[in-house]
Amino acid sequence: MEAAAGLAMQSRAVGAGRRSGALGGDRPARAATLRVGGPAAAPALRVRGARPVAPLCCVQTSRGHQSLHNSVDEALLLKRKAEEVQFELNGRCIYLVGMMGSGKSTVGKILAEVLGYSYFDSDSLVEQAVGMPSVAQIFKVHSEAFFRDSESSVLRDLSSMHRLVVATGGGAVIRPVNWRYMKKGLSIMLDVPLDALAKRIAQVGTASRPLLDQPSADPYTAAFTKLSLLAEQRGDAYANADVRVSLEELAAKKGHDDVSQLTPTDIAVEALQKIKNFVTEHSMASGPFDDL
Ligand SMILES: Nc1ncnc2c1ncn2[C@@H]1O[C@H](COP(=O)(O)OP(=O)(O)O)[C@@H](O)[C@H]1O
Ligand SMILES: O=C(O)C1=C[C@@H](OP(=O)(O)O)[C@@H](O)[C@H](O)C1
Ligand SMILES: [Mg+2]
Repeated sequence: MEAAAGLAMQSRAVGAGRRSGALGGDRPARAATLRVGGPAAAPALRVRGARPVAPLCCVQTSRGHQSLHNSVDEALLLKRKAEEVQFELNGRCIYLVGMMGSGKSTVGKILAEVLGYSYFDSDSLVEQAVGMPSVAQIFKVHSEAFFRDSESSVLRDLSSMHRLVVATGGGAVIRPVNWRYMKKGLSIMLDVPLDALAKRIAQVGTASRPLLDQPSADPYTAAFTKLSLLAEQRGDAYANADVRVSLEELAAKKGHDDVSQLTPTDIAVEALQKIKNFVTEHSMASGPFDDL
């Protein structure tokens, strides 16, 4: 296989024993060591790819919550949805796509945890492959094109694996070749209204997102303007995703006035439901993933 030479993964149990966290799961937590071949200009590095996913109850959100779940009920619903979809998924990878700030990394960690998958953030893998501490620095020292080459290499390498949740960078969708890699798994687009994205970005700052990092007295408006432009340019590319999770539709369904009332867990539950619908419709359990 094309990527095999540059990549070796070993999953292993994290810590001394089995985890029994908020979800009451009784299965080993997984982590992975991944060897990712960088782009031509960057040497392949031995990297620690999958960060052990923190127990769900301890992940901090931008709203300062120590817990991602509003309640035990929410955590149980998440666990049930994951159980419903696990068989049909048949080990196929999940790729999260969507605009910057749409919650790919946040929701991706939850999905990995609850499905017993390893979690990867493609931005982090690019940083490790290139040997630089941030995407912002890669853009500055090299270029966006260099970053995109490395991003494609990372996605190519990941695409030969199974049982991964991959949070992609918001621009990964623009290269058709990346879709060739992501179509080996199942892709989910997190569709978040631009004003909610701009609010999140203004809250956390733009230092880690070079495409949005411009001095401005009004960070919200600056982010909103740039995000609007990118959304227009990328709309068709995001539409390639197998499944779309619309926060507006989900908020309406749950009787919320605003998408900001949705927790990352609400979104993960909806993503699992949509995955279930998709794999059921496409009969994937007995389809092209029998090779697993
Ligand atoms: N459902 C949510 N509600 C509020 N804030 C969120 C939600 N999901 C993510 N965030 C926050 O928004 C910011 C961007 O999220 P992140 O997961 O990094 O997005 P992405 O990886 O898509 O760029 C982070 O500060 C995160 O804590
Ligand atoms: O939309 C984009 O082009 C980018 C999104 C970023 O990832 P997040 O979507 O995780 O912020 C990161 O890959 C880079 O700054 C470029
Ligand atoms: Mg991210």
